[in-house]
Amino acid sequence: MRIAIIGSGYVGLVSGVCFAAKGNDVTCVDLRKDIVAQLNVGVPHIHERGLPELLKSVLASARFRATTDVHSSIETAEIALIAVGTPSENGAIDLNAVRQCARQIGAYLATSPHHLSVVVKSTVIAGTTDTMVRQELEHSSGKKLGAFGLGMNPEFLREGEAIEDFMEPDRIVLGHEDERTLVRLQELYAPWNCDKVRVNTRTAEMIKYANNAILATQISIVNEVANLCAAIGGVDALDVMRGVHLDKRWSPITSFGRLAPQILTYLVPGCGFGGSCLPKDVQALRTQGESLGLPMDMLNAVLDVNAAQSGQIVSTLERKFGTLSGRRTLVLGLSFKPDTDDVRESASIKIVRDLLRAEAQVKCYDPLAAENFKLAIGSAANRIQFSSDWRHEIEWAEIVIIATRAQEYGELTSLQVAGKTVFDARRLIDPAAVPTADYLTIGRRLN
Ligand SMILES: NC(=O)c1ccc[n+]([C@@H]2O[C@H](COP(=O)([O-])OP(=O)(O)OC[C@H]3O[C@@H](n4cnc5c(N)ncnc54)[C@H](O)[C@@H]3O)[C@@H](O)[C@H]2O)c1
Ligand SMILES: O=c1ccn([C@@H]2O[C@H](COP(=O)(O)OP(=O)(O)O[C@H]3O[C@H](CO)[C@@H](O)[C@H](O)[C@H]3O)[C@@H](O)[C@H]2O)c(=O)[nH]1
Repeated sequence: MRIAIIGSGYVGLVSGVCFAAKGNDVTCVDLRKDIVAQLNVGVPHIHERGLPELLKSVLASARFRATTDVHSSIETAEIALIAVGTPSENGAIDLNAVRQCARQIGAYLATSPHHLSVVVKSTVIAGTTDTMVRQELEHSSGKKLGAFGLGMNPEFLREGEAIEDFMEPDRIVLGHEDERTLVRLQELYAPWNCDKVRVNTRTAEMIKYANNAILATQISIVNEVANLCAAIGGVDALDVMRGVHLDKRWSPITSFGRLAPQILTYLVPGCGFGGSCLPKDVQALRTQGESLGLPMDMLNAVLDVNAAQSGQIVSTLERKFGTLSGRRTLVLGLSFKPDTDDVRESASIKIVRDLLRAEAQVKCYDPLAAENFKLAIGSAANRIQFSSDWRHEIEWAEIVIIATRAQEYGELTSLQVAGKTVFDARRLIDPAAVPTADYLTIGRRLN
């Protein structure tokens, strides 16, 4: 099938190369000429495991190309997917990029007889596709729904695991306002063997928000329980979560068996959720609810708990040291999660700012994310040293903070951290492996 994808970021580009790898003919569009030029020579502008190889392979097969021109991309397409950003604006989402895409597609449809299905993949609040997007398309094309198709196909991939998630999703949601679009979406996703949920577009939009809001709620309740465990003493929140995860309702036994509770990867006590999705999406859902006169108490609490959680690190260290002024502190991990260069809403930004406010000396390690981190914290970057070798910096540090679950930090040895304070803000390492260090973490009381 011929498809156009407008917006070539984490979602648009990953979807584009994966659809091409499944045999479709894909044109990815982006406003930014530099991104388009790079993609056409096989160099992705974002970091995702497996993406450079897949991009090169689909370029070589001539099933993938990038352009800045929306019109040429949709001329022969059956589906145009809109995958532009929907950033947060005062708690709501900024729909300008989606609106602009709908107008550009509508302008093309005004003079073309060809039937195109326009499908929103960006995360948009319930009621966006069947009102705003539909109206913009009808207005700028002078045609009614039916002369073109309309759908909403939310994306559930996680950064850092985007290719795997896209290729092996838990489910695919096929939101549609007309039968022809549903048929096209079913054909596009025919090679995927998973549950497919056929619903109207506002249900599709709400499934995406409910999913992220419930994930965020779980993270905040686990962190609140963890803080309580630390305050009570003698109870470790990680052991608590291992016990909780054994409940079949949390970790259903799959055909692969049940995940061993020792290797918990989700709902681990930590320093809070970040990224471009959970914070933005929870805020947008809260704002939508409040605009409809609902109190939205749960989501308010989820955001409040999360906003306070990263503060646990510096407040715990200050309880231990009295003052952090001049203390040599090494922060391991700057992105919002491992294996990505994305620092949007990363807890490390707040942790580093807290450390600088407390006048600690700060060195940071995360070569993949360092450049984006510098941009995110602005002039404060001048007060930090960025290192390309954390093993080398350990000797310098009095305090080591593990801020993401990158597996390499799990290699920290007892010898390296002897006499130092290790704050494991992600419950990555086994304290028994570093008996020579003063081990601090979330969800366990200070000794
Ligand atoms: N990042 C994720 O993990 C993820 C996962 C699921 C859903 N989403 C949602 O998908 C959407 C896209 O997210 P993202 O992370 O890929 O964003 P992104 O910022 O990485 O990429 C968006 C791209 O769209 C381009 N763009 C903006 N306006 C354009 C226009 N009018 N025409 C052409 N290109 C345009 C930008 O230049 C940018 O390259 C958002 O709604 C987001 O909430 C993101
Ligand atoms: O037990 C946990 C799990 C995650 N996190 C944090 O939560 C954030 C988000 O993590 P994750 O959900 O793994 O990454 P994202 O790439 O942001 O993916 C989320 O947001 C995407 C965009 O909407 C969705 O597509 C995904 O399904 C959804 O998981 C990160 O800061 C994590 O460190 C925790 O604090 N504790």
